[in-house]
Amino acid sequence: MSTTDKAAGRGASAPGPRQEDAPTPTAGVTRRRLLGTAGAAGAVGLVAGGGAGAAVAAGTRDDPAALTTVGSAHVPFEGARQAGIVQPAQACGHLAAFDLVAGADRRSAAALLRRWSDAVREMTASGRPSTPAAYDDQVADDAGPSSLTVTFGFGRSFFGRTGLNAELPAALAPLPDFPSDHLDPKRSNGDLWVQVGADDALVAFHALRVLQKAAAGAATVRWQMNGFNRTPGATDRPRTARNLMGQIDGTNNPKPSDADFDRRIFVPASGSPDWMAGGSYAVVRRIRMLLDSWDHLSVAEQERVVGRRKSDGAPLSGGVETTPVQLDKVNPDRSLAIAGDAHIRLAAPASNSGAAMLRRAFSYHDGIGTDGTPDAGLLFVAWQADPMTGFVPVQRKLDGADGLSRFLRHEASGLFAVPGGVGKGEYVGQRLLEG
Ligand SMILES: C=CC1=C(C)c2cc3[nH]c(cc4nc(cc5[nH]c(cc1n2)c(C)c5CCC(=O)O)C(CCC(=O)O)=C4C)c(C)c3C=C
Ligand SMILES: [Fe+2]
Repeated sequence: MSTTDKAAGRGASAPGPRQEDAPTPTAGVTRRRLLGTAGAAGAVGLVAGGGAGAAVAAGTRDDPAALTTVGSAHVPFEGARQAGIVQPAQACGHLAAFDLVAGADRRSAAALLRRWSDAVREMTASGRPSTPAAYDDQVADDAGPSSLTVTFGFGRSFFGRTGLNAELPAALAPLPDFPSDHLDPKRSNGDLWVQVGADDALVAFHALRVLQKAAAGAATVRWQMNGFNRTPGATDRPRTARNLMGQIDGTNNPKPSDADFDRRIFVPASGSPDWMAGGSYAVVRRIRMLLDSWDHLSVAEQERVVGRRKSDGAPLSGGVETTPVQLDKVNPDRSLAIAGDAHIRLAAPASNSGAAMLRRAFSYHDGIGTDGTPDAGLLFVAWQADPMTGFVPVQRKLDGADGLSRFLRHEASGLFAVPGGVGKGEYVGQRLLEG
């Protein structure tokens, strides 16, 4: 587990970074940032009675002060895979879809992806993260990269708009209509998709704002959703996060150490189309939780619906959070320990011919809805090598039959092809746009 994971209090079962992807504290920061950070560091030092803090508070704004572990944590933008897939979900997330403007073509789309990639390269840089000059609004001044990741994807509509239909992946076929869906088309799909994550809210806002400004004249925001997770350091030890129903969520995710992890989550080098090698497909669903109804259940009833204990996430078949689930276990009265309609029974790979996905979600809370109940839930993001062997069969099984589905409403949906990562000087999607 990386330094960042420990500081963030993330559970061993959360999507863990592989060594090469792990966030690392940056060695140095720009002078501008050091100057700005000194005040905050000084305040912390004073509270702790630390000498360094006192020195800073005494006043010379030139004193070098280290960023906090959270601020200095850095996830490289360049790599075989895009960042923001295997790393633990950050405290703040923004999901946004953009539509190309009328008249946009392959060339202007390529130029946009070039601008976006260059901007993210700067904003995530180790040691000297800085706002690209053309978009400087100083919102992220004083902060380190704070584990910022920005992940880019292409929606099905992008290919027709740019004359690239020959490159449209078969895996980007529209998701089926699930009978219980309540989808808002205006908040679904889109030509381009951006996922921003950071452990600081200003850093996350700033990154999205820069991307929006860089899109001027080429693309406009179609929809935006804002989410959050636990703040780094909020828990006593690394723990799997809880969702807004109070459940420990993410325990049985595929792990990068699993032998079949890469095969399940990423398109292989031999995959088709070839520009998707090393990429993945993101299914995005805005799933509202019907929290007032959920809260009417007793804890025992809530646990039966999910199949795990609420207090510690242990499966009802016994053991602790990480104990493998025994779906065939029966109680002394011959009833199933994990109910026939329990969420983890119906979602498990064993119930879906091995179908699996990497769930990396953010919670959202958009105030009180017109019905007087919280407009809150999960920005569910599922990653897989092919949605037809990941999300689709599992959601077909869950829809309506899952005990939990009585307390959920899928309100928006998107499917995006997320190409592999970039090398030095490259931009995301270059193989598609220049291939
Ligand atoms: C189509 C896939 C899934 C949707 C949609 C989904 C929504 C959803 N899930 C929870 C809460 C929990 N899910 C848990 C496990 C779990 N969920 C899915 C898939 C979907 N969930 C899978 C594949 C699994 C793992 C099953 C297994 O192999 O055991 C859990 C248990 C803890 C865990 O393993 O993560 C919880 C809790 C909510 C609240 C939700 C929609 C808002
Ligand atoms: Fe689930």
